[in-house]
Amino acid sequence: MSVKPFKLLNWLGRDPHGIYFLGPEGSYSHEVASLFQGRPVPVRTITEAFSSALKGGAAVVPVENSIEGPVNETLDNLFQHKEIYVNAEVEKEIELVLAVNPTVSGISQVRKVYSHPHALKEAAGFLERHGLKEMEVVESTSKAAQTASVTPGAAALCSKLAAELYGLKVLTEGVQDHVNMTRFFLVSTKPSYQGDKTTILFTVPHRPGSLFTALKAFAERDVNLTMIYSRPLKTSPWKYYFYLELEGGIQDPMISSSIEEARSLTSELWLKGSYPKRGVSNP
Ligand SMILES: O=C(O)C(=O)C[C@]1(C(=O)O)C=C[C@@H](O)C=C1
Repeated sequence: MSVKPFKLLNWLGRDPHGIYFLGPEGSYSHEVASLFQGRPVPVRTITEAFSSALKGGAAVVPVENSIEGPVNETLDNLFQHKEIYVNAEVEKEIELVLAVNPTVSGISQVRKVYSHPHALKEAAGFLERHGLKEMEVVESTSKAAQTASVTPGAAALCSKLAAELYGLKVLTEGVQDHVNMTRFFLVSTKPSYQGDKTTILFTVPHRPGSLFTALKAFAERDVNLTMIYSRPLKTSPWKYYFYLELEGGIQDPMISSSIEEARSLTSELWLKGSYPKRGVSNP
């Protein structure tokens, strides 16, 4: 049996619900879910991964890509489900391949390319250079591989692993336009307060300087912010919540005091947890 790098989260291995991931088998989310102790369980969407984890177990979800930016569905689910916390972060190198249905013998014969919207953006330059204009968005890169395997003339942008799993022929490896990294979270209903990074969500009053005032709590203590995004509240037009990640864990008094001060300066603030950060590259 292979050694699981996150075996310290050993409650996962005993949880009968398993670890939900964006399926089918062979997605990048699946590769990350396999790093944890516990049984990986495929679901159709990121939102379904969250709603499954609400009932027990955990979910592995993509949160940000270095080329395409944040995964809005993940940020919005973290905001919607206040009882879901971040337990771990995994940064993974994403190596995309162009893999084809066995009926295709060369790139000029490809009629349509299937993939996840993020992956299509991550290899946009490659697709353009090869005149691959016909594209179809599907739920994940592994779904793309599965679809291409039963569609003559089709190709998928997916991992080498997914190409093998669904019997596709790899035409070109490393088709991403730049160094391509995606960060994933392991989330569950179990709060976690130890680690190298912390995620918070907050809203601020709609008046000049309110975001600036909230962020001063971090600047004054030299706390390094690593990601900040605003997303629509949806329930109220042109109002937003802020998603923020910072370096350091809540076990550090400097971090906890900056968050407590920010709490007093915002309308509402939710601590989504402190968690360990880990990097993995392709085998
Ligand atoms: O489709 C997959 O394989 C996923 O795990 C999703 C996802 C993403 O949402 O960013 C993960 C990594 C890649 O960046 C492309 C797609």
